[in-house]
Amino acid sequence: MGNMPSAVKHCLSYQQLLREHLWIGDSGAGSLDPAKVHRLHTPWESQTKQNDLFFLLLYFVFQESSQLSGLPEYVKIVEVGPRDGLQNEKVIVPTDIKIEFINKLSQTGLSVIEVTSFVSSRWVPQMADHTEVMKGIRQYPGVRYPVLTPNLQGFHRAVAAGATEISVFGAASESFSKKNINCSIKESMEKFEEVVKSARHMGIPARGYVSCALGCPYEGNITPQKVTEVSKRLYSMGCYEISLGDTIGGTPGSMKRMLENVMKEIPPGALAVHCHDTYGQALANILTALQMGINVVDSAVSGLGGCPYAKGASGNVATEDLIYMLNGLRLNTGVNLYKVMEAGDFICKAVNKTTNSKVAQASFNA
Ligand SMILES: CC(C)(COP(=O)([O-])OP(=O)([O-])OC[C@H]1O[C@@H](n2cnc3c(N)ncnc32)[C@H](O)[C@@H]1OP(=O)([O-])[O-])[C@@H](O)C(=O)NCCC(=O)NCCSC(=O)C[C@@](C)(O)CC(=O)[O-]
Repeated sequence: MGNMPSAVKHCLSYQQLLREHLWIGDSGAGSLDPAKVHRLHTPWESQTKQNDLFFLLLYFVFQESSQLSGLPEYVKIVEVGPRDGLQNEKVIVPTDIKIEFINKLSQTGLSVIEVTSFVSSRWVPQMADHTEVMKGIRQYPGVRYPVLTPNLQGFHRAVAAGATEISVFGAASESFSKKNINCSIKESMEKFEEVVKSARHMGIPARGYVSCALGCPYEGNITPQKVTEVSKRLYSMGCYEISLGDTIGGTPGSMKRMLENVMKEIPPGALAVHCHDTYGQALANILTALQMGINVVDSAVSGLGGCPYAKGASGNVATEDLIYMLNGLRLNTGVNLYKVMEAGDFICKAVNKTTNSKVAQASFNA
């Protein structure tokens, strides 16, 4: 609590902090539904507590707006829960559950939901129902539904299933590339060239991932120069956005060094960050990226996920925790936190898991 003014200190407790922060985001589409929040939180009873809360709010608004600079006004969240979140689940999630999950997410205000992968079912059995999922979801106006396509075979299947946006996924680590997609970085780029060329020909936007941007589970350190080289190649072939994946182990320091290097070649407006939370650094890494001009962030509801070929990597940053932080910073996302928590609750119950989102845990247990 460091340099907190004493006028504020006296009213601050852990519970108050949690409650106060949820309310900070109470503006427009990015806010919680107050009626429903009351179901989650005991209302403040005394006028004194309301006054305390008011000063606490003022304090945090002042703190956050005065101490952080360079932040964007709007942050686009790319929800990867149905794909990255579920791909590592050992028990196959029924297709109708996946479809209902995606339909729920579509009603939260999210503008991008990555729905599935057109990869080999021998490699990732959980994604074997990609065609049924793609065909089964209700596509809401204003929401985009990209899918992963590692090669032309996957691309053609995706298009046949109705996909209108795709992503290719490379890595800055040779070992990871071989483990994940069974080819070297160079070979992968050749395959991606074909995919992106075909996509562009058909007017289908292509996104590019670079895994291991802050380290590799097999090789350890990965240089920022290598990340830049791979990112530049994907960007030059026509990927409109490069999502830099902290597959495992990054920190704000390594995020800063990596981004400084990549931004020499690619404008921040064409970059996104994709942070797993294995070492509890995801939000700090994301905040660092936002301060450096990035305004697209990938996340997975309930903090689900992990790559089957990234040994030891845990889930993505939880969408709920990300929105909570962005609301607190007064950055607009257009996403309703409460509805995201509901979608998270739905999928956690369906896969019999406890949420990894600290915000959902705090809210539902309060
Ligand atoms: C890329 C392949 C297919 C290469 O796999 P391969 O075995 O090298 O492929 P191949 O070209 O030699 O073909 C072998 C067989 O696979 C089939 N095949 C070939 N391509 C496809 C396809 N697209 N869909 C379905 N089947 C396919 C092909 O038809 C053939 O079938 P067979 O004749 O033996 O019956 C395989 O390695 C694979 O599917 N890998 C996917 C791995 C994966 O999905 N990983 C998780 C996503 S990446 C991630 O999570 C990281 C990220 C993006 O989130 C960022 C981060 O966090 O770092």
